[in-house]
Amino acid sequence: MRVSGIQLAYTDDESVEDRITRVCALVRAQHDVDLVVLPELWSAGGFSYREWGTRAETVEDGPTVTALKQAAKDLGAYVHAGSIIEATPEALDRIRAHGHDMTAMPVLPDGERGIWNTSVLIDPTGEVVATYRKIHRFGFGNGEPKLLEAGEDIVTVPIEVGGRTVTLGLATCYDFRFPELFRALLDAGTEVAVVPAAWPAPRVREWSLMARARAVEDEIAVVAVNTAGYHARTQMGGHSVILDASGTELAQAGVDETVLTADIDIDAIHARRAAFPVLRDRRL
Ligand SMILES: NC(=O)CCC(=O)C(=O)O
Repeated sequence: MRVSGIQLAYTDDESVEDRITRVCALVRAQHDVDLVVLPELWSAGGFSYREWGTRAETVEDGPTVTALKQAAKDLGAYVHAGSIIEATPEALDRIRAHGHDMTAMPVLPDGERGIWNTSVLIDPTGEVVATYRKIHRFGFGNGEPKLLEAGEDIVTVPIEVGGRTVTLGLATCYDFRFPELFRALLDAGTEVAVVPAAWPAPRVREWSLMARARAVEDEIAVVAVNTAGYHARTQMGGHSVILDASGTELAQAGVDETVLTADIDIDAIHARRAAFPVLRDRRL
């Protein structure tokens, strides 16, 4: 399975409309790939909390997913859209009622907000085939936990690549710090974990460590696509990486905007599990 990760750099100066146009051109330029992966919240801004209110959208007809559906269809490949600030129509009304400033909204109980950090997988015909609402929200009481609802569901999705079915497991950024999620994704059949991110530079060493740890401990391939650039007064860490099931780098990026591409051998994942059957020794 050939995968391209677009480690996108952006700044506060770029309009969302211009960024969507730029990203769709990058997606369309990824010829001869099976899957293209974008970073977390690349259109809304990973740390642009004050702008999230004007950039919240529905999966069904928001600008980000609508544009990427067409790009996926034009390319004829799966596109993991990274993630969006997903809001129900009712939540959008609430946001409007507060002048599009989510930070000015009363903090509703967790189960009632209707706003999530949602990743979206689009198939080669341009149809949404899976969504994953980020389970672990980053911010220690501010940012995501204050503004967004936590996802509840573990999501795996079978995709058809080269005449075979490959099972993707979906996670997002901060989720990397919770190995139990990846063990649950493994138990649900995951062969390749796809992890979009907006991970800042000061902690990028931990990002790199955990991407490799999840690949090694669960014997899964990992496609970890981070953000680059500087926005919302946050320097982003880059260092996206595509790993095989032994944690070996198939492709890796530095700190700049980069497209990294690799061929993931799905048979090699199962060969690794047979040759080094550590998972059979699980006792808990
Ligand atoms: N967007 C994120 O989830 C950031 C996570 C992060 O910076 C960390 O875990 O450290």
